[in-house]
Amino acid sequence: MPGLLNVPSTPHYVPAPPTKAELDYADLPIIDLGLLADGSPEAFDSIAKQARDAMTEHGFFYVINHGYAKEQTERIFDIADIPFSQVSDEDKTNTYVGRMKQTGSYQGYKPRQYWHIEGGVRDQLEHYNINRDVTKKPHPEALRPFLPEITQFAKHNHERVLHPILRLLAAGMELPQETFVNMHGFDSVGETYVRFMKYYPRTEDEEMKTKNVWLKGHTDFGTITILYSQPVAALQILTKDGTWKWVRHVENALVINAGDALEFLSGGFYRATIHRVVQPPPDQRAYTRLGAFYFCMTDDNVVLAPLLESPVLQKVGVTKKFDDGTKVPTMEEWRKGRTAAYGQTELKPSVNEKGVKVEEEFINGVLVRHYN
Ligand SMILES: O=C(O)CCC(=O)C(=O)O
Ligand SMILES: [Fe+2]
Repeated sequence: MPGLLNVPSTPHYVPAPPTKAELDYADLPIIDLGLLADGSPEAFDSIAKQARDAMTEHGFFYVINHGYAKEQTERIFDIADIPFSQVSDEDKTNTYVGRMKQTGSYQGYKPRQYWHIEGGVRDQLEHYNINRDVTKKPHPEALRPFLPEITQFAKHNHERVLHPILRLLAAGMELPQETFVNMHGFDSVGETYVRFMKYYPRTEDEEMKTKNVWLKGHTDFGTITILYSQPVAALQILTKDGTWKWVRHVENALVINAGDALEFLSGGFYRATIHRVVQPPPDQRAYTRLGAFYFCMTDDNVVLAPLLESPVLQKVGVTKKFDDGTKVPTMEEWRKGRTAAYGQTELKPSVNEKGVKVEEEFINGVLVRHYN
């Protein structure tokens, strides 16, 4: 691999070719982080405005020029496939399985078929989750030679992607630039983690019973999710007008979205947008779909209350998430509640304000909805 000397070898993961299908794509803004490189305050202000508008309007945007060349990103996908293609089922479902329900923490495997989707059908996707401090848990033997690169990947995401975005988003609320950065220490106690994820094609029967939904509509529970764009079209976002739109693959771009914790801290100013994963278009249906992510959360002890000192919030007002009298959860309480419950609890059917069918559960006194 050019530019990557002295790294252990592993088979190259060849993803599906991009789809030729004409899909109803969301029109998401592109933020060029490379423009921040010269440190000019004018450039910063103009990009901060773009990021603010993107996050308030869509809750999703692309990032380009994030500091990883195409070969580096491809190498991450090669590594991402190792936990799925080079580890035994026994190790996946036993030795290195994640204890999400018991611990409320994503570390280790989420085995295939762990979640109930619909009509008795279970999921066909597996993930392997790695805390940014890779020493927290033992890892399957096949992955061990690659841990230094995974650490580098986590650090890169944290310092070169997450922190710059958090500075832009703080500026968008007219808060001191380091406000959110100070809540996201790389070395603090917290859960921010790397996820590798692989989806497998499903049977016709499974597709029919779930109406082609592979992963139900949800919000992410952290602050920011960083998704490495990959070619298999399947991710959709629920737009403000209530329609699902596809997320287009942009080569070597990142797809960034806000989660619950950022929505809470920003008093609803930044939106945790609902998204889901559905069956890919016909020309990509025979392929697996491999993903690489960095799920970001604040440090565990941060209370997820709106930052009322923001002059912007004082102008636009706060969308209340927690009833008066309800204790506002910390990041640790919120992530544990959501992680333990996800795909495991009995959900109650309901309809939302727009008459759309949803399923509901309460976590820490807050209504969480799942969309199909
Ligand atoms: O696979 C994807 O594109 C999105 C997955 C996702 O939304 C999640 O893991 O929270
Ligand atoms: Fe998600």
